[in-house]
Amino acid sequence: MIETRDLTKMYGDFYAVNRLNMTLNKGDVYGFIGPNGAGKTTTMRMLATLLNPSYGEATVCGYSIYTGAQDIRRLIGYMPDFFGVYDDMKVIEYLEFFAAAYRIKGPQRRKICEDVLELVDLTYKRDALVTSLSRGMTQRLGLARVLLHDPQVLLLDEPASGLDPRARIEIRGLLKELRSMGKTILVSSHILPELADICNKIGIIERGELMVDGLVADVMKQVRENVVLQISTGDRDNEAAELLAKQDNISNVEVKVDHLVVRIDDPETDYSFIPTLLLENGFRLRLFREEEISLEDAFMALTKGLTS
Ligand SMILES: Nc1ncnc2c1ncn2[C@@H]1O[C@H](COP(=O)(O)OP(=O)(O)OP(=O)(O)O)[C@@H](O)[C@H]1O
Repeated sequence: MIETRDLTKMYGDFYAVNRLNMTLNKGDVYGFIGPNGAGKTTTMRMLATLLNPSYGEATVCGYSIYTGAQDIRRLIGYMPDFFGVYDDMKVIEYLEFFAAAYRIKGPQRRKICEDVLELVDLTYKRDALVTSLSRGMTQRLGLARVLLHDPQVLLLDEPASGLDPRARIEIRGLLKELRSMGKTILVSSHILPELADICNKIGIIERGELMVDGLVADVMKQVRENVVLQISTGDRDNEAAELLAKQDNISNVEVKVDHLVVRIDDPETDYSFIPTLLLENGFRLRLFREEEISLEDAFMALTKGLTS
């Protein structure tokens, strides 16, 4: 649904976006992560056909951004990081105004507006003035606006920025809902964990260059330096610790209150021998799981030194 090839934007001799290659297939939710000034907005604006690249190519829904701007605009919903709302307009009027711009006519217009309001949970504000909405509500209204024409591809530039924790959670919930509707979504943020449980793909952009790009699970593997397992054998953890500490490929065993923390330095090690070993030695297994690497740690590892 989105494909870029060496997409580049220069301002003078400064590369705002440098040879960007990314692919989003139908239904992908791609978390586009990078610090301020990394090139996220510039990329989104090029994909939305609002900014001409210096060179490179990009297609959206099969149309080139150079020759298919009209078709692309019909098929995407682009929510910029900052957008104005008109004074003296009620929420429902605001949506009807944009629905009219999308040439949605007649009784269908009102119904679609009511439907998207419901989707973003703003029905109770339908007659409020847009200027009276909180920032979180305004963001949700912005999302409602880009959903009016039922686009298949959404480009969402920092939809959760500047929101309090509750409003962020609401936006996340909304993105999950859009994902389950099968939309293809490119969503940017400068905070990786914010997008953790929503995306199946992530890209990390730094100073215009895509440093990391791929499936969330693969990216996580890339940054894994060792394996940490949590194991419990019930009331025999001390004995189990002694046995495990003797194994060659286990680097360290720590006894915690109700479980063991077992570290294996080589992340390629097949650790399935551990449950077998414990069971063969008469232990019961109450808990056996790998500690997940947090996205925050991954982000720090992947961008080490790049932002300084
Ligand atoms: N019109 C312009 N003229 C010159 N430089 C620009 C212009 N627009 C953007 N830039 C520069 O390009 C770089 C990328 O900007 P961009 O807005 O894409 O970053 P971003 O990742 O979206 O950042 P943020 O998280 O702050 O929105 C920045 O260094 C910015 O200063």
